[in-house]
Amino acid sequence: MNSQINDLLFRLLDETPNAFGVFDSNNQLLYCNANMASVFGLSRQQAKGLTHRELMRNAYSSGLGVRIDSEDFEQWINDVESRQRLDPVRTFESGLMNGEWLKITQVTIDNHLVLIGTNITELKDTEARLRAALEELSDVANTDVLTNAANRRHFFNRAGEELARAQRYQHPLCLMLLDIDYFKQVNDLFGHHAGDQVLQFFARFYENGLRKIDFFARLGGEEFVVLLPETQLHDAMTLANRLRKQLALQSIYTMPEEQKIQITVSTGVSQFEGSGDSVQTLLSRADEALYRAKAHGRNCCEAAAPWPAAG
Ligand SMILES: Nc1nc2c(ncn2[C@@H]2O[C@H](COP(=O)(O)OP(=O)(O)OP(=O)(O)O)[C@@H](O)[C@H]2O)c(=O)[nH]1
Repeated sequence: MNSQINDLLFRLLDETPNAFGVFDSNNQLLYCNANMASVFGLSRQQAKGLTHRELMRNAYSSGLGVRIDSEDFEQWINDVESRQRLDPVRTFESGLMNGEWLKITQVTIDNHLVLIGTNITELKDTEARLRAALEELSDVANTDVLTNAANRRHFFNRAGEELARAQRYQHPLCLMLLDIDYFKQVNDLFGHHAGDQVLQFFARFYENGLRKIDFFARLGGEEFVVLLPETQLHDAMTLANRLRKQLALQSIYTMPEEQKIQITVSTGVSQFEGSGDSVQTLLSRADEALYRAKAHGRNCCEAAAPWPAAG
């Protein structure tokens, strides 16, 4: 009866998709199923009687088995084996050299070490696909569809972070609010499709003219914003004027009509004034300066008054 059950159990272990092995108190392999032997790149007959270390070394030198995070195999195996029997049950995930993943459970019973490896490659692949999809979703949620620039939502998240950093380290931070002049006329004269291409050109033009640490976003319509970390108001104004003048010299040719369009921009610039200032107050001071720029005839830059307003 007992031997019949033993027989059934061994046959069952050979049928299971899991890898299964038993080592004695000297870490010598007493039994393994075919799946466990194949992890080490051996047949069952070849594997039997070898120690855990010999099996691992054999796999390592044939470029098989688990991926190890060390240049020094002997030191790595010493480290692994010193922890192997510390707890009665240990579970961890291991990547294999062939790209597969195993969840390994080590159980110590009566000085014997039982290893059970469950193939979790599909789970890992699904996990990676899910992570990539989430990243893509986050990109979509943060990107303006027309211009590919960061959108309003992304701007507010980033502005909050930059403001906190400026506050904590007492670093300068400026904000540039940009509004294309007479944009309605572009749509009216050349059509909405041409207007869209002008917005795309404008976004590319500013993104190319800024530093890597600056942050450009489309707030909506023909209104854009730039965060300028580590920048004093005077330098932000110099930059704003340089880009404004360069933009006025550009000719935008629409497709497929090849109509030539020229645009100008009005800019309001505010700077972070310390505690009590917020994204909203920075924006509204830049907006007030932008309003003055428009009132002064457009195609110009105005700096916001200090905050709290003097007097
Ligand atoms: N083509 C296109 N037009 C847009 C888009 N979003 C907003 N607009 C247009 O942008 C125009 C903005 O017009 P206004 O707010 O009157 O401003 P403006 O003509 O630029 O005048 P000023 O700002 O005062 O110089 C409107 O005609 C909107 O329809 C867009 O995604 N594509």
